[in-house]
Amino acid sequence: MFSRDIGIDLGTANVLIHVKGKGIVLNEPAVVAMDRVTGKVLEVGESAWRMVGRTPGNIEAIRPLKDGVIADFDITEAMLKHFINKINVRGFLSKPRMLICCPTNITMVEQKAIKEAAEKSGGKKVYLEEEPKVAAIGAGMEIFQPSGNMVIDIGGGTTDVAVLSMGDIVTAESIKMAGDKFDIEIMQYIKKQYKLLIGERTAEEIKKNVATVFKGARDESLEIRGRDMVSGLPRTITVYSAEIEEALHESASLITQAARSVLEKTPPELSADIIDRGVILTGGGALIHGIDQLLNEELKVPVFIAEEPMNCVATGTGIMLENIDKIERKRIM
Ligand SMILES: Nc1ncnc2c1ncn2[C@@H]1O[C@H](COP(=O)(O)OP(=O)(O)OP(=O)(O)O)[C@@H](O)[C@H]1O
Repeated sequence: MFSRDIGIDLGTANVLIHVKGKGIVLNEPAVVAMDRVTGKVLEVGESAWRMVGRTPGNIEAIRPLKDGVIADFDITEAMLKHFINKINVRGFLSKPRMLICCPTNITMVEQKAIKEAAEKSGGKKVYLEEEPKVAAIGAGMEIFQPSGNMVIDIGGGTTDVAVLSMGDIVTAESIKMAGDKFDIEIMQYIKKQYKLLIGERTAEEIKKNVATVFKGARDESLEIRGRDMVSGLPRTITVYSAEIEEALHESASLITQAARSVLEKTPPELSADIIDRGVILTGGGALIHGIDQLLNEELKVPVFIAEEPMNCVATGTGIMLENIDKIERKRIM
């Protein structure tokens, strides 16, 4: 029995695993629940995510990746091992080759840390690929042609903006501002405005169901519960789209600024292609309401959200795995 090659979208918010020939077989939150005293890993993924904000004193729910890079090496390794064991692809004869996606501007030390964690988790050979490139491939863009393609991958921890041509990145920028920062902005706004403390899960619920980043584009409301900062008691309030749009305004404009600065550095011929083809948005953060309208208004180019934006990177690793032997030969040469 031979093992299969696997592609991993090692994200700040979610980990997705694509097995060659099978498709996406795992999609779980990048969360680990640990016993603070013994340091033992108690739960990983979905079950650990359910504990976020609800753990007793001795249990801690940790996200081992922060801003798209490994914040805690040992916990990342434990998490990867758990997921790889769960999908059961290790054959009797050989370990799987792994293709892992990472943000564009991580340091050599960070790259080494990711590679080591994957090798210790059972990878025979580990390849790293830049996230926006794989996201573009997963979104169906023809990046191997001599023409300009622009992708904006908005994840949990990082937003990667890239212009690609002939299979490579021409200009790119990666900022540590993405979906999770929106949650933090919402928590801070509710705290300041209503003197109410809410958890990150509630903030995410507001982001998904009420928020917009384009003024006047959404008109929803939601009843939420939290702890009153003055009385210390539980309290219910109603939040509205318009106020959340204001709270997210600055963070959203950081994304448009990054996109603008990449466009400004793009050679004119490729810019012309982007006007024709438009910009593709990938990653879970692309699902925030109004982001396509905002970018369209700011960049003056057509903007499209990819189909199943959260799966683009994992799908892209699948497409790249089909060519992994070619990549291997090229690297040896
Ligand atoms: N419907 C939605 N509306 C707004 N945001 C959403 C929605 N669904 C998911 N998200 C956000 O998408 C983010 C996760 O996206 P994704 O899984 O692509 O990130 P990641 O790959 O783990 O992160 P990174 O690329 O930064 O490492 C989270 O912040 C999540 O709250």
